[in-house]
Amino acid sequence: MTARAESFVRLDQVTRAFPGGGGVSDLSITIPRGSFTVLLGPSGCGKSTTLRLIAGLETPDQGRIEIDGREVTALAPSARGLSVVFQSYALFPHLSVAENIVFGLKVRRVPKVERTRKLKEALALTGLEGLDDRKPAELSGGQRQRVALARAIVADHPLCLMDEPLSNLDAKLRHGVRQEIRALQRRLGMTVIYVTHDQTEAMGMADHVILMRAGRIEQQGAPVALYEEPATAFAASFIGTPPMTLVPAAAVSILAPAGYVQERLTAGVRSEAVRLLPTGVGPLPATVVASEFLGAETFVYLRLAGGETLTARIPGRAEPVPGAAVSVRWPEEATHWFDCETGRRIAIPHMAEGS
Ligand SMILES: Nc1ncnc2c1ncn2[C@@H]1O[C@H](COP(=O)(O)OP(=O)(O)OP(=O)(O)O)[C@@H](O)[C@H]1O
Repeated sequence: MTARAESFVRLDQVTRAFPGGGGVSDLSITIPRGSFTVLLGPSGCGKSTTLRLIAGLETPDQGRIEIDGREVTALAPSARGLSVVFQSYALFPHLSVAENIVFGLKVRRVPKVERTRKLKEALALTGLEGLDDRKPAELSGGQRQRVALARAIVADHPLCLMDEPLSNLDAKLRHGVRQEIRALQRRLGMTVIYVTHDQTEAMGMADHVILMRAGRIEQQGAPVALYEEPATAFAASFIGTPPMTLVPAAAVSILAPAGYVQERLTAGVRSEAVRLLPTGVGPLPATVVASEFLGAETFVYLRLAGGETLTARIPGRAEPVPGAAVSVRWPEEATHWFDCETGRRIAIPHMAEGS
């Protein structure tokens, strides 16, 4: 691995506004060659618009887009050297698996011998051998998705854009196909830009996550950076299962830092940092609302004295009774602080041990 990966896709201050509102504003993104980048965010935040701008299916009002060192801002999609995998798969129902996969190659007049070789390779890579004569209607959702992937693979483009490619699959299948896509991307050295609103998918697949909100970038970085150091309260509450608990600083005033106006702070804590203790032992009294046993761990839903809710994630089994009085504690350094108004993270130096 090189210390500094080469930039492959670059968006420089790209804006696309739609007449009825929406779109994206002032996006600056650098995507390294061979990386797996996920565009993540809630519905309507501009993920698909960003992907469509890179694909050339939308034109920016302002800004510049580069792929592989070449400006493509005004180029047609076909001239950008990329493939796109959509949520709908976009397969031709009357064509067989094999015909669907090589359709683009035929249009480009790639010779038959070459087409056959690439088809064989793509069928093997996607585990579709033996299904080449079937029609899309005779395949499962997961298999259809693999045909769409195989079609992207035979195109041999170094950049592949994927828009919610797994959203039509059930949870179990999604997990398997997720791993397959990632393994394939690594093996082929492709640069992938992948859109999802599912933060688990993003965290599990991405080298780099771009979290979007209302047409802008909220935070970008490695999954671990977004998890451990969310830049805003929004990022904190969007990422993690369960997401970070956020409460007004006054609810945990015993932990609040000196020298700050408490009313202006929001406190956040990840559920795995919360320790559940007998009543009176921890600094914060709480009541058990419910618990959820998940096998390896138990989520315990709690209510603090002021009515705020908090989740504790306890390894293995925990059997607190709903309604039971308990107390909670978490390490001082596990508290994240955010400005109430701007939502931005505030770096607060930790107090010395024991003070
Ligand atoms: N062609 C269009 N014309 C008008 N408005 C549009 C158009 N495309 C997108 N928008 C608006 O721009 C905003 C962003 O849409 P976009 O599809 O990029 O969001 P998204 O994050 O991909 O959402 P989802 O996860 O629901 O697909 C939305 O408010 C949407 O209504």
